[in-house]
Amino acid sequence: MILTVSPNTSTDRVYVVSGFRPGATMRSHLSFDQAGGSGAHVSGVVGQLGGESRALVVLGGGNGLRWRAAAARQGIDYRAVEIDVENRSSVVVVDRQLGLVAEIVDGGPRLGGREHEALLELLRRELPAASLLVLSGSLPAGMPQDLYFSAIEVARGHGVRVIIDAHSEPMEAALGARPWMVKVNLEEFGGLMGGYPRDMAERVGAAQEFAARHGIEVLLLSMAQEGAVLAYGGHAWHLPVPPVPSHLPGSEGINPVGCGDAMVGAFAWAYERTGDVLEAARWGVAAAHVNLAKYEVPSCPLPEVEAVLSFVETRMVAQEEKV
Ligand SMILES: Nc1ncnc2c1ncn2[C@@H]1O[C@H](COP(=O)(O)OP(=O)(O)OP(=O)(O)O)[C@@H](O)[C@H]1O
Ligand SMILES: O=P(O)(O)OC[C@@]1(O)O[C@H](CO)[C@@H](O)[C@@H]1O
Repeated sequence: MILTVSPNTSTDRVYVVSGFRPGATMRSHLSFDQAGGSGAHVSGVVGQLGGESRALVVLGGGNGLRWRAAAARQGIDYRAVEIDVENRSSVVVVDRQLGLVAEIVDGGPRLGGREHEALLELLRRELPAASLLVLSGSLPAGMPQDLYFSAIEVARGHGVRVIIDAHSEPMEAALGARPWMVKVNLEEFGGLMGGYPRDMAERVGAAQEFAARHGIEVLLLSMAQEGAVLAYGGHAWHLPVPPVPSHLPGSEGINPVGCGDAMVGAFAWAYERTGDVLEAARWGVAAAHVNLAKYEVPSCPLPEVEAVLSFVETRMVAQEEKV
């Protein structure tokens, strides 16, 4: 079972419009809630691919009720820490012709040590049944920023590998506990490195150097339309975006929201089944590609991801660790 944690759980409201114009009044064709927070998305992906997952979330108020309804509709299994204020609610606007127009990410409630302890306690209860732990997204303001560091230590005590996809202070703190795998996007990676690697050669070198410096076994650097770099076992690969349109039949536009979560979810699911890191990275790229073409996040039906998988190439770009 793949366990995920979303400390800053978000009830995401999606509006689908046509012909978005700033300053105009527009009517949406379609609007719906989805069970957000990156970890919840990851759990959703694992479930869509046929795996077992449970999301640990933080819920409160009317937004919490809407999140629960969305999770039930999306088939996401979860356990919640209850709070007496609203969990956050973000807004996603997708234009039918343009693709994603905007995502307004809510900061969320101010929480503290009580919720931090409650989440770690919930984690201790759930870890015995887990094969992998995924820690994703921001932490609510006020919560100790070392939550992910502590979670990795707790997971290590249970012999459970950790994948982390976070940014800023929580990610920096977590690196000290040596997570098994780190997934970062280019912007986050630039922030952690204190500078942005410009071309593929620099990115590969930086990814390998970063993994070696922090004792990380697997580093997956996602680069939007440029695909991903995987650094693992002293080698590195580039996995370009598959040369098939993400506008497959049934496509609804371009919506990059949650593509990183689709990548992490499919990676975790495939790694749990095969124990093969390179193969898991291929599944990750395929799932992100499928998700890109849908309004609803996550959207990774197994037959569609399998169809794209055969187009995902792995190109070895470095054979020696550059340290
Ligand atoms: N515009 C795009 N065109 C093609 N592929 C894309 C695009 N955006 C995302 N992808 C695919 O999704 C993967 C993850 O995207 P990205 O690097 O933006 O991650 P992310 O910032 O973590 O995403 P998010 O935070 O929205 O979940 C990419 O490696 C790529 O395979
Ligand atoms: O503020 P965070 O936690 O970094 O991410 C915010 C967020 O955009 O991430 C998810 C998409 O990945 C959404 O559910 C949510 O609104």
